[in-house]
Amino acid sequence: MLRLEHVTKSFAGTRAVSDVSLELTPGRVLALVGPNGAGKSTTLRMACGLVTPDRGSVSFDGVPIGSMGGRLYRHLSAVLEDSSLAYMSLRGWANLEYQGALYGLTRRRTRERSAAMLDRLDLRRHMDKRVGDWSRGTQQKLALVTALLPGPQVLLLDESTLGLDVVAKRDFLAEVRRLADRGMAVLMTSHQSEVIEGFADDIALLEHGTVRWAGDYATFMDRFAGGDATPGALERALLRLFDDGADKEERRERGESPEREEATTWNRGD
Ligand SMILES: Nc1ncnc2c1ncn2[C@@H]1O[C@H](COP(=O)(O)OP(=O)(O)OP(=O)(O)O)[C@@H](O)[C@H]1O
Repeated sequence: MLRLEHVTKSFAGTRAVSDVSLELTPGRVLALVGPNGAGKSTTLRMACGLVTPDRGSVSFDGVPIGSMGGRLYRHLSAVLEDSSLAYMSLRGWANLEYQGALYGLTRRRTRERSAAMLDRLDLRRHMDKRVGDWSRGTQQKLALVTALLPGPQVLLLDESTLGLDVVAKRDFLAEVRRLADRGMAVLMTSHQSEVIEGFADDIALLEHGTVRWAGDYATFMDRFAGGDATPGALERALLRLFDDGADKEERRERGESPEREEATTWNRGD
């Protein structure tokens, strides 16, 4: 499975990600959360080979992804923020079939593989129209269908439900859940805490490029939300964690030290 070990990346001397280690698990959704600039997208881009770490390694089933070439993309797909691979002047079908051909699929095979998903995501009625005329959310759903054409074991999603209406978001997430339930490993970033709440199986908190905490969602909620399971609990916990001022104030009120807990490394048994 996909494993990041001690990855570090700087841009022009500025450290974006520092010594991050994460491992994806088949059948589980890992959500990367953290404030703006925490290094979530950079981590995700290293996970799919778009950014090469300065230090550390990314491997799939023990093989460094850098040595896998195009083979990697039979195992791993990504839907990245604002980077739908669609050709805007082409119709939906032409886009899908072109992408299918890149994976060595015939037109017929591409249509067979995507058929059920196009129905579940309510995309079929758009497929004869130019993608450039589609709404952003509809384009995003096509990006998901396209990403899944090769039948990957790993799916990376970077803010991929941003801008989707409630129905599109529900359908998109239901599809991702369905895939995870069938064994796919998913790594997602999202600032929409309502998307992660009740959806992610695991959570990793990134701050200033490092993993502050990682483990399963229920443990996270016990530890940082005091077991609060009411709607919005995740957002409240994240506010306390990332709004330094508010956090210190609350701690003082509770008579605790205003300093926050030290970072811990990824530990699935945590
Ligand atoms: N290509 C790049 N060139 C220069 N700096 C970059 C580049 N990509 C990211 N950075 C910097 O690295 C840091 C981490 O950025 P990154 O996009 O990974 O954070 P993020 O957690 O995804 O943020 P956001 O929530 O705002 O999307 C930021 O300081 C950002 O400015």
